[in-house]
Amino acid sequence: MPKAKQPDTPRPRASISDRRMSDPLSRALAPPPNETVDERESRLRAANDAKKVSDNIDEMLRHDRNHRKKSRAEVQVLLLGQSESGKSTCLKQFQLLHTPAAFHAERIAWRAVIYLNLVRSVRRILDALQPETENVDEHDDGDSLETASVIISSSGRPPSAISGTKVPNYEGYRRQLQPLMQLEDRLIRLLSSPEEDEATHFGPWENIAPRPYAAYPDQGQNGRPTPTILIPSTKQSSTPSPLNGAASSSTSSPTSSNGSKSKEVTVHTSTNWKKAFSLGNRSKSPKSAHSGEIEGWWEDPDDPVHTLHACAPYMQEMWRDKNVRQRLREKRIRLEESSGFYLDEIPRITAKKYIPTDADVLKARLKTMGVVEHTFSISSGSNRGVQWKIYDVGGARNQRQAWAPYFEDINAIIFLAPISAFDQVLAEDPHVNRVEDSLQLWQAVVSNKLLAKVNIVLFLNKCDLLQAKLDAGVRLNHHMISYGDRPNDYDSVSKYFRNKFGALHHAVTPNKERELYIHLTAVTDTRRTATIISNVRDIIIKGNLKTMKLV
Ligand SMILES: Nc1nc2c(ncn2[C@@H]2O[C@H](COP(=O)(O)OP(=O)(O)OP(=O)(O)O)[C@@H](O)[C@H]2O)c(=O)[nH]1
Ligand SMILES: [Mg+2]
Repeated sequence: MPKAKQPDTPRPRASISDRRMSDPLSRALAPPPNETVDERESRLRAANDAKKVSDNIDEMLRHDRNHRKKSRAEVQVLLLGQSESGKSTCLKQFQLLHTPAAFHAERIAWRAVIYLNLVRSVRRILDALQPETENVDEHDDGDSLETASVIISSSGRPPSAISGTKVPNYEGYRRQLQPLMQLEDRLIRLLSSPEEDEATHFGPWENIAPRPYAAYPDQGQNGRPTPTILIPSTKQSSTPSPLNGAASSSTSSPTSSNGSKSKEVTVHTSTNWKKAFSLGNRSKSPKSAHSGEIEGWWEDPDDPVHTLHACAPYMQEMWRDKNVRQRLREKRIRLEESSGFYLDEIPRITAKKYIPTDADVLKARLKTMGVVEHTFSISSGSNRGVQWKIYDVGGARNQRQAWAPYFEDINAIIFLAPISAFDQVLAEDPHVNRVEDSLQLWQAVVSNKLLAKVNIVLFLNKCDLLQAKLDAGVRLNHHMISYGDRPNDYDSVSKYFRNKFGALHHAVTPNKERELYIHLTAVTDTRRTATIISNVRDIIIKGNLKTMKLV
């Protein structure tokens, strides 16, 4: 059948046609003048196919460009681990290393937290000194100060409080240190802004109505919801999955008999507590305070330092009192090992012109709620100015449901497991050993398929406390039967934990190729941690590039 002739296309106006025909490219691309319908169809099909190929190439180039951009310009790291594992402290070390000026500028604001940590240690002692009839249950409040000092027996249960040493000066201490109890309330109010009512709780959890995560309207960065608290409404202790936040507090009322509040202080990440601890118009930078060029906060009669300064001799006397120490020993309270311990430095901390040192800030304890994002520009080797986003999450059980939304985009996880906690229990559930919880959490993270390609670095943390504990004769095999009769020294114990966490990763990882990097750390130690952070930085960047198949 003869091919039908292509009808002539309407002729453009002479001037345009003339212009087209004078353009050699247009002339070359123009359909042949005698093109049939079939020829036209085949030409258009070919053009269409060519366009698809071209679009695919464009898409691939775009994808590649994005990957390059992402791998070169942004690294996202998630800090994970149970509460008090050292995540926020690790973040502080990153800040100290990469944005030291900003870190130092904030030192003054940390006074509030340090003062509060100190006052809480004092209250903890006063509670422990109360005559037995008035005494509160040892596990009343789920406060870190308590859990850090509890020794669990081989049955996994804490021994009951032992009554014993009388402290004759008890009433005197209580009277003289009463102003500190009022100061505690004030510091808590200063740290939590008034509108943060739902985010900062110091009273009994069960008195606060639960609010589902989804009910919070605010959106955080990257469109992720700003995670906040999910308060359990029941007192029953459930056995939750290590990654879900449904665990309930099994504690009874956290209000101790002297009326003070004993829940650990938490400040929601959206609270600008650093600003909230305003020093009024007299706020001064640390530098000017040191040089004495301008008047300081100590001239403000309302500054908390005056109460602390006035109470300092009584605090000192109580802390040095042999009967007090004996009483704490009997109750198996080891404040020295607990978070935010400053009792050995009362004169320095309560001095009127006290400015927290780097070490003080690293030691300060403030529980994280929600997710804190920090951005750094980090240069490493040939990689200049890579943007690092580090997410610090709350590690308590009721915070863990906030982790998952961050799994999708991250490049690396630094997981912190405090191995000194082998003889401690969770604040959220006094029936769960803290290392046991860390292992469960670790297993949940390293077996997660969403995280199969994510680089993982494990910090076996609080090695300084582990060493001190083992040196003091605390035996690992009393708490972890599987340790058997191996030597109870630091090298053997740390090797045991290294192998245990490593083997678990090997057994459950969905990615057998993944290399695991394990470090024995004490993240409060700046010098050691700086070296480790540099190594980790290089490992993450290298691993990240490998994942992107760029090296
Ligand atoms: N001695 C010692 N103390 C540490 C170490 N790491 C952290 N700490 C202290 O332990 C306490 C808890 O550390 P954080 O960094 O607040 O713990 P976290 O993991 O952020 O806890 P959440 O915010 O509750 O999830 C702080 O007072 C730290 O100073 C360590 O390696 N050695
Ligand atoms: Mg934290």
